[in-house]
Amino acid sequence: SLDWGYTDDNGPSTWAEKYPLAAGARQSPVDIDTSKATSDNSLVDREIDWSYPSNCSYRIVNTGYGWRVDTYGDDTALSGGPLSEVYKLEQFHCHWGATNDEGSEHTVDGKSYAAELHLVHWNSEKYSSFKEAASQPDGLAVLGVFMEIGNADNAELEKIISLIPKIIHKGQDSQASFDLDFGSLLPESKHYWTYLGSLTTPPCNECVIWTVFKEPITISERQLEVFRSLKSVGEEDAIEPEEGKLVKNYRPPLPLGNRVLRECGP
Ligand SMILES: C[C@@H](CNC(=O)c1ccc(S(N)(=O)=O)cc1)Cn1ccc2ccccc21
Ligand SMILES: [Zn+2]
Repeated sequence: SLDWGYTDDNGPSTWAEKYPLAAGARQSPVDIDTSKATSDNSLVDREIDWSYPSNCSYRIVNTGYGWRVDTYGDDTALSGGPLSEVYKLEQFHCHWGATNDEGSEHTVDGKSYAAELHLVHWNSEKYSSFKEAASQPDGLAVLGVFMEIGNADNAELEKIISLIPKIIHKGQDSQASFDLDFGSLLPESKHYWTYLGSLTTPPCNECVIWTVFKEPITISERQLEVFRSLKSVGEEDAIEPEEGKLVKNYRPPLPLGNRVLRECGP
């Protein structure tokens, strides 16, 4: 069985037993208590700037914890906002729940969204690899985008969803360089919250500068059901057809503690 996951016997409440960082004071996700967010002028008009060529996605893989699209970071760039250096896109992935009233990792005044997209970047100005950056306090920058249920399919997400039937089992991957317009995976408004946090999965390294956009994007119920059809076990694990389905893969919020939560944008 998996040494960590999202079931009762290996889920978030058990992670600290094997991954002590999970019990740290700078963990993610958090509940974004909008009354605590400070809009001090430290970020005034320091908008987040991103640049992703549409052909940077080259592979989608079933990690056993969800799907992940691996990207060529060379021509990508994330800067501005809370970031002091330029970060490169390493991968993006998603978290969701068993029902539509849960699924996001961050929450806003206690409200969960149906899913949350994470675009994972690393500080290639200061560090020489993603792995090195993932053990540094300013090593990674993750953009969080809330996803709410809409009537229409999200056309850009459909390019990813159409590949999921090829990676149903853990470890399967599909080398597909698909053209993605990242503009449609990010909200129109650049209004965001930012705080210092961690990876939301083991080893839960406290290496992430988080930027969570306020405005959600939409995904259809059908598209979300496709996410839930992924399996956390390999093809060789002979189990019942309904078993091992990844119906949820989100970590509930951890205390913000004495961390500063900053807000920026119109
Ligand atoms: C980064 C880990 C692998 N995990 C991730 O890359 C990752 C990225 C983003 C998120 S999220 N959901 O927060 O956006 C979660 C996990 C590798 N790794 C494993 C052991 C280990 C030890 C030191 C450094 C790296 C290490
Ligand atoms: Zn994530």
